[in-house]
Amino acid sequence: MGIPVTIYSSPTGPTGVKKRRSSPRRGSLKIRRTRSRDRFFWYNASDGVSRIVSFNNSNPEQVNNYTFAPAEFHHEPYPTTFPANGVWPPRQIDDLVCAIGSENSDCVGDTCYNGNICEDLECTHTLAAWRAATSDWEKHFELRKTEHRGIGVYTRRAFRQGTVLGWYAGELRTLASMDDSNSDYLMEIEIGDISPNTPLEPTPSIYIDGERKGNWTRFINHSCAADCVFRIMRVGNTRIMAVEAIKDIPRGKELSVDYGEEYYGLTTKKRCACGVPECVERRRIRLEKVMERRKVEEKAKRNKISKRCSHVAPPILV
Ligand SMILES: C[S@@+](CC[C@H](N)C(=O)[O-])C[C@H]1O[C@@H](n2cnc3c(N)ncnc32)[C@H](O)[C@@H]1O
Repeated sequence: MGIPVTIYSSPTGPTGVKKRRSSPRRGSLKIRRTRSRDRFFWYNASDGVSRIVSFNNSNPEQVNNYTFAPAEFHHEPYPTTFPANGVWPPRQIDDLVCAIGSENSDCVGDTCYNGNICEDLECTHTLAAWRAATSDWEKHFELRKTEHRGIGVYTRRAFRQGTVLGWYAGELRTLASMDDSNSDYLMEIEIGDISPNTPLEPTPSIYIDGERKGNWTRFINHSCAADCVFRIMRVGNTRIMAVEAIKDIPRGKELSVDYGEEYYGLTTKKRCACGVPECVERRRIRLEKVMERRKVEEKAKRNKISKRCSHVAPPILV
């Protein structure tokens, strides 16, 4: 490993389990319309729900891993958030996504589906063990066809708030290396030191591309009342984008994250179909009604003024 991990001391609870940080660094998902819908094998269950039962081998590949092509990074500048002795261009995964700056990268250990995090900043948890621990995701979640939002992820059991549910896997890429930087499933992740005291803006980042290779988390849809967040954490020395429950989630519920105002906002062209009472689309409708009313009022005011003007005596021409 070329990049040393910066160790920070942090408070430990009485049980030896660290408290979650209050201001998680969230992942920003840049997602476009899905093209993967027809590449799966569906069946209509007796309860009327369309479920995916298995995947074929065509794209996108179901890969619960990080992959990367070192050549894609050869022309990239040395990241400003990397320590002086970092390895660049990267030769292995941790040269690229080494967890530096533990403030926002708590270790999830090598188990999943619980609310614990590892308190040992020099722990030996490995991505290989984490991948094994998250490979049984189908026991916990299932993919279903939704009415208006393509494929969605549904729980097969209940989860407590604070539980790490999985991670966003895929190909680690630079923006410049992508033919289509507007690919459907790009997750931005900062690289190097992400300590809060790092003054550099914007922080260098790469993308986890789930378009061709990725895991189930790329099917998590947006909701304006989301019950999960994407959050930077670590497994040993490796930085991951974890999916964390921010509410208690019952069995049979669709998982959702908030894609952000830039994706589904008042000024975006895309329309959200999450349907919750606090949905941005309801706000949009309210706003449009207000604007319409204002327009009508202004028109009425203008008409009144012009009528008044027409009653004024014409100027006397000399
Ligand atoms: C990362 S994909 C999520 C998985 C996707 N449903 C699929 O079938 O692959 C993001 C896409 O899902 C759809 N989607 C997700 N949340 C939505 C929402 N709240 N309203 C409408 N479409 C949504 C949109 O087409 C969006 O571009």
